[in-house]
Amino acid sequence: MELLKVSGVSVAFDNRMILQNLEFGPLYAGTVTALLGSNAAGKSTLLRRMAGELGGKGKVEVAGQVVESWPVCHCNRPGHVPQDISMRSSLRVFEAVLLASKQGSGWVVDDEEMDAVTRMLQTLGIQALADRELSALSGGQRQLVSIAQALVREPRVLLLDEPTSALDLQNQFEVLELLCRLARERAMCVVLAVHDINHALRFTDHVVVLHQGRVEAAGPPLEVLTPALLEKVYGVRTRLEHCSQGEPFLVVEQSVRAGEAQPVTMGEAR
Ligand SMILES: Nc1ncnc2c1ncn2[C@@H]1O[C@H](COP(=O)(O)OP(=O)(O)OP(=O)(O)O)[C@@H](O)[C@H]1O
Repeated sequence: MELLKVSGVSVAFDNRMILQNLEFGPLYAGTVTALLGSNAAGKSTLLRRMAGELGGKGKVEVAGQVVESWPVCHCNRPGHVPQDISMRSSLRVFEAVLLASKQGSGWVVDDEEMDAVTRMLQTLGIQALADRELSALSGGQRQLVSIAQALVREPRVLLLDEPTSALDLQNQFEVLELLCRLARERAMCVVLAVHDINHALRFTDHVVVLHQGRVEAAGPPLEVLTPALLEKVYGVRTRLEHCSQGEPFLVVEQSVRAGEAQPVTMGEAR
C-alpha cells in the first residue's frame, strides 16, 4: 500500500536553496527507507518537511493527502524523532512516554494505555529506567526514550533522524532490527536518516540519496550504493565485501581528498 510520496519539494533558508524540486516515492507500508547524504545535504530539513513541520514548495502526501491536512493526533500524521533531543524535564520516563501516547486525546488514562507504555519500555529494553527523571538520562538512554515516545503513538509513517547515533553496538543492532520488524508487523512506513552505509545495506529496503540539494539516486540499496555513487556523494573510495553469512558490507578504502590538503567542508562546497 502506498503511504508516502514527495513531489516537487523545495526548501530555502535565508534565500539559500537547501532542497530543490525533490521527487521520490511512493514509499510503501511495511518498508524501511534510508535517507543518505553528506553533512548538510539536507536530510534533517527533508524529514522536518515530511513531518509537516516546515513550509516550502511542492507537496508531501501521506495516504493520498497532503501531510499538513492530517490532524496532529491522527495516525497518518508522521511521527518524527529529531536528531537533537533535549530532555531537561523533571518528568519521569514512564510519564513522558505515557504523555506522548495521550497526545491530543484527553487526560483520562486507562489500564490498557498504562500497559501499552510498559510494553513499549520493555520492547526497547528500558523498563528499568521507568522511574528515572529525563534530565538524568545518558544520551543513548534519551535516544531510546524518544524512539519509545514516537512508537507508542503507532504512527503509520515514522521519520527518524540518525536514530542510532548515540547508541552502543548492541543497541544499534537491536533498534534497527526492531524498526524493521515493527514496519512489517504494523504496516508502517519508516524513513531514517543515517550516515552508516552498512546500516542502509543491512536494514533497509530502499534508499534515497541527497546530493547538492537534489535526489542523486533512489532505489534498492545494493543497486544504488555503487562505488561510483559513493565517491561522487561522499568523496570516498569503497569496495563491497560479503561476510561469512553472505551479508554485503562496504569497506572504505580512502578519501579521494586524501593528500590534497583541502579543508574539511560541511557538504555545501563539495
Ligand atoms: N533553521 C535553519 N536556518 C537556516 N539554515 C538552516 C536551518 N536548518 C538547517 N539549515 C541549513 O540547511 C542545510 C542542511 O541542513 P540539515 O540539518 O538538513 O543537513 P543534514 O543533511 O541533516 O546534515 P547532518 O548530516 O550534518 O546532520 C545546512 O547548510 C544547514 O546549515
